[in-house]
This record gives sequence, structure tokens and C-alpha cells, in this order.
Amino acid sequence: MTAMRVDAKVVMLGKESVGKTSLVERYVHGRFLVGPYQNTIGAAFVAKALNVGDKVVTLGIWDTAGSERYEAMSRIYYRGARAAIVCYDLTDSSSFGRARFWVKELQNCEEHCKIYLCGTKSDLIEADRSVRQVDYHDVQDFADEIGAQHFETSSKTGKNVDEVFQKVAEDFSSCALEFMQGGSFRPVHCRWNAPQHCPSQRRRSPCFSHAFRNRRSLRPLSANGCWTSPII
Ligand SMILES: Nc1nc2c(ncn2[C@@H]2O[C@H](COP(=O)(O)OP(=O)(O)OP(=O)(O)O)[C@@H](O)[C@H]2O)c(=O)[nH]1
Repeated sequence: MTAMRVDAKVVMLGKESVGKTSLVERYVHGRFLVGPYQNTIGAAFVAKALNVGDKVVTLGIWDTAGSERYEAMSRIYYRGARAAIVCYDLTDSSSFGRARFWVKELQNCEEHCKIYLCGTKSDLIEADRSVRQVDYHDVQDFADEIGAQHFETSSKTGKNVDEVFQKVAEDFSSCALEFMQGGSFRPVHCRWNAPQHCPSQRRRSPCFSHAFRNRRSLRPLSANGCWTSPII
């Protein structure tokens, strides 16, 4: 069977210093960098291909800066993302507050983006339980409420790091397959009627609505002519 290649935009969000860059570094390069903390400026991009069944899924990962100074820029990076890994530090309760902020943003602005809540630095908890500031069950309840996946990870030991990205790729892949097989769809509207006015179209990473409109095989499914995208 030939491998099918699909691509998903993934964005890393979360308070500064929660460990977003370390998570990406561990996943992509299999290493944990020690030394002085260097904050991300703007955002960094890296891509990694992985196998999901008979498919190759290429994840394009945007690692955003957590500093509130760059908040407006982070908004640019989550546009059109199919998955957001929203990170919080298990030893910093304020970072979970910030994670909630990003969840709300995504719910309001990027309804097709699937959310993965990721508690970081679990090795610190394993070394000393008293440093935990974010309760596992509280986050799980929140994850259930918003329909998100929830992981506790350590970039230092590698715990659950591959699992997060594997889950992202699997979800994306099954969703893409469902789309191609004509499975469950729901209407998608873009507020920009003409594709040439849609900012994401001009950036050559079209929003759902216009991406699907550009596929000749697709037809408007409903009487009012609205177009469709897969449910994820
Ligand atoms: N013990 C431990 N430390 C970690 C872990 N992940 C990250 N760190 C440390 O936390 C600090 C911040 O990590 P980064 O990955 O740079 O954090 P970030 O979220 O990308 O930060 P910004 O770029 O400011 O948004 C660094 O000193 C890391 O070494 C982890 O799993 N365990």
C-alpha cells in the first residue's frame, strides 16, 4: 500500500518558561538541553514526519514565545492550526491560569483546532511530590469539560513526550481519512467571502473554508451553499 502524506500545523502555547521549547527539542532531536534558560523570541518552526498506520504525517510545529510581550504574535501562529499543545508547568499554578487563557482564545478564534493540555516537568514532581502546584484531577476535569486530551510530561526524562505528538498525528490522520472517505462533516464559513481577501489564503496556508473550496472534488453540501470540513 502506498504511504499517504498529510501535513498538520501544530502550535505550542503556554506561559514563558513552562518548557515548550524543551518539549519540541526532546521530541524532534531526542535531547534535553541543560544550561541557562533562553527565552524564545517570536516563534520557531520545526517539522517532523512520523508514521501513523500506512500514512506518513508531517507535523509542522510552531513553538511560540510564552512571554506576554509576544502575545499578539502568538495569535498569528495559532491561525489555521489543527492542533494546539497548551503547556503548563506542574510546579507553577499561575502557568495553569495562563493555559486556561489560551484555551479560551482557541475556543473563541480557532474552533477547528484540537487542544492537548500538557503538564510539564513531571520529573520534578517525581523527585519531590511537595513541589506539585497543579492537581492532576483538576486538569483532567477541565480537559473533559473542553474535550481535550491531557498529558503529564517530562522533557528531561522523555516521559510521555512522544505520546503527545503521536496522539496529535493520529487524531489528525483519522480526521483527514474521515474527510477523504466522506465521513462526518460540518459546515465551515470563512468571514472573508472571497479567497483573495482571506489573510490566511494570502499567506499560502489557507483557512479550512478556502482550502476546501479550492479542492475541485468538493461541492457545497447544503442548500445554502456552505462548505464543509471534517469534524475533529
Ligand atoms: N526539570 C525540568 N526542567 C525543564 C523541563 N522542561 C523545561 N525545563 C526547564 O525549564 C526552563 C524553560 O524551558 P523552555 O523550554 O525554554 O521554556 P519555554 O516554555 O520554551 O519558554 P519561553 O521560550 O520563554 O516561552 C529551562 O531552564 C528548561 O531547562 C523538564 O521537563 N524538566
